[in-house]
Amino acid sequence: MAAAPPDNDVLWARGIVKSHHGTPALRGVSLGVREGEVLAVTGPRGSGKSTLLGCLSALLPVDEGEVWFNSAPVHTLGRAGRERLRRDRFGFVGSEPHLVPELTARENVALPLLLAGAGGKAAHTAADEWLERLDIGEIAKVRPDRLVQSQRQRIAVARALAPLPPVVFADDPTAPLHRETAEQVLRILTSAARSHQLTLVLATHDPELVRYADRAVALVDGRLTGPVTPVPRGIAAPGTAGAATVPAAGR
Ligand SMILES: Nc1ncnc2c1ncn2[C@@H]1O[C@H](COP(=O)(O)OP(=O)(O)OP(=O)(O)O)[C@@H](O)[C@H]1O
Repeated sequence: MAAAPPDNDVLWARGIVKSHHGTPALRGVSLGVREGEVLAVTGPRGSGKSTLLGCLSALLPVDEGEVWFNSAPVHTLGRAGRERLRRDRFGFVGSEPHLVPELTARENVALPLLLAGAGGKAAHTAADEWLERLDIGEIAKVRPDRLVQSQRQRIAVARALAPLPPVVFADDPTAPLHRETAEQVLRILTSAARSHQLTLVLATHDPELVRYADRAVALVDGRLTGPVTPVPRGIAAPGTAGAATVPAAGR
């Protein structure tokens, strides 16, 4: 009989195979993501990180294999079911912020809360709090085209976290940022996820950023290669005390 997903895995995947128009991107990936952990998925460009996040987050249907969220199957859902799951349960940060240009920073962050049914005052108050937490409270009334990339990316992080989704997927969220800003954004993203007990799945091609995660796995040519040891640097990232010995990736 097929194995059931472990209770403490918020996401669980077995044997995912996925191609894009005949190009294999994932060649049999099995992975569990524990509730409340920050999991880094690392690997070189083209190794399948975005595709894996897409399959885990119900953006992409798998060709073969299984994906489960909170012990419910995702791989059997149709397009509408996957869209509902993404809208109601998952948050996303990409490498480009994709903000609504006509809206201010505050309105961009409030938008998902309003769409989820929050009242205007509550949504805007929450948006202001998240912008403060991300150290950009002063630009709440400014539109994205007047802001620099790092400010826009912080707005995108605030927008993803504000509805407090159980799982946040971040696909190379620091790719367009300079090193120092990248580290700041990642520090804020991971510490906000930890303080609200959100699960964070973070794809990054930068092995140095793996030290912000509780656990890391590596993809090469669409296959998990096993645990990753974070590159040591002078400063320890918050909450990564045990990260030097990351547990095994696949199960
Ligand atoms: N929409 C697509 N159409 C065709 N091939 C694709 C598509 N998306 C991804 N691929 C291919 O699938 C493979 C995995 O790509 P993917 O984007 O998942 O890797 P990645 O590790 O996220 O790369 P990057 O770090 O550059 O974003 C690559 O060979 C890529 O060229």
